[in-house]
Amino acid sequence: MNDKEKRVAELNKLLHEYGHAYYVLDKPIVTDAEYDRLLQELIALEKENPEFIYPDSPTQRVGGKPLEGFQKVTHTYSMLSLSNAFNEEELRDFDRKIRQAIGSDYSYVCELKIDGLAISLKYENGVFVQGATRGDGTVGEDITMNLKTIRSIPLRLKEPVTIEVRGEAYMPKKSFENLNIVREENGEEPFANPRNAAAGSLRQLDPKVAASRNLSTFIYAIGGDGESYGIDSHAEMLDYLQTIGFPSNKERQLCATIDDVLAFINKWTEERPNLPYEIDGIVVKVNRYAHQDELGFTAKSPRWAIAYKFPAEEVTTKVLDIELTV
Ligand SMILES: CC(C)(CNC(=O)c1ccc(Oc2ccccc2)cc1)c1ccc2c(N)nc(N)nc2n1
Repeated sequence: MNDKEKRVAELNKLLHEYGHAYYVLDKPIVTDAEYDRLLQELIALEKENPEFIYPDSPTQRVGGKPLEGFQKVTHTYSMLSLSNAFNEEELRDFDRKIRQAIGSDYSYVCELKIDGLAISLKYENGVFVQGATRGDGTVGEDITMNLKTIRSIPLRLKEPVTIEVRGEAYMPKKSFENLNIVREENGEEPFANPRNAAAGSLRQLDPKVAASRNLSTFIYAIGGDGESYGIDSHAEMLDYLQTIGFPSNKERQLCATIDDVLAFINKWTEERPNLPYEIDGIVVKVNRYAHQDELGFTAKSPRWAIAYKFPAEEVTTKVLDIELTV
């Protein structure tokens, strides 16, 4: 390897590490200025020597020309949906059914339900090769070009594994507010909520637009069963996904009983306004895969998971109160 090639390899390694620390772990190692200086150096070296461009170089995140349209993608494993619970009684029913089926020696994992767009990411030998929307659960749209622009999506994993993962793409609240200020200044229709803004951004045919929207992701499942990775619980799976380079939401918690689940839900019902992103509920999953296998699936969703949904925004009742007090 000549000196230039060595420097390109070194810059790829450094920028991958710095990018992961900043966008995935939310723990920057270098200043933005230092990161940009190194990125500009790599862009210049790649321009002089295109043969040195790595497919997963950070300079390759914002792809080429706009697409004509999106291709269809059939998911290797269908992206299942979650059944819903709207109150404590329905959650206790869910718990009762599980206890009847598998006895009482089980625990739950509770996760925040991010209010974004469900996505599926495919990696071959550790390299990001395809990303798609959920679609109808079986067939989605190929939005690889747009997903590559999301800095929290690793272009190369820390292990050369072939894996398909599921997660949520979302727009942080701050980015949503800033985007709508700009849209209103430009006389454009503001987005109604961050979820619509994220969906609208990922439906763009020009990746440069998606790249400008400051989207992020949390990964919460693998496609298919986890046993094939020698992992026997959902909590361990989330830790594994994190170690190989995926962003995993840190607010997850192991809950031994449904009362602990209810306490977690109460905590996040209070804390929700202070989160930097929107959530529309709490996902509750039986933790051990052996138990998940015993419980199985209905036609469209697992029997071992449920989404507790927060009540719809109370803004309507506030209006009602004002009318009533007049
Ligand atoms: C539980 C699951 C439905 C994902 N799981 C799957 O899609 C899935 C897919 C094949 C599986 O196993 C199979 C293996 C072989 C054949 C069929 C299924 C298991 C789970 C789900 C759905 C939405 C979620 C959400 N919005 N937020 C969080 N935090 N978690 C979520 N989890």
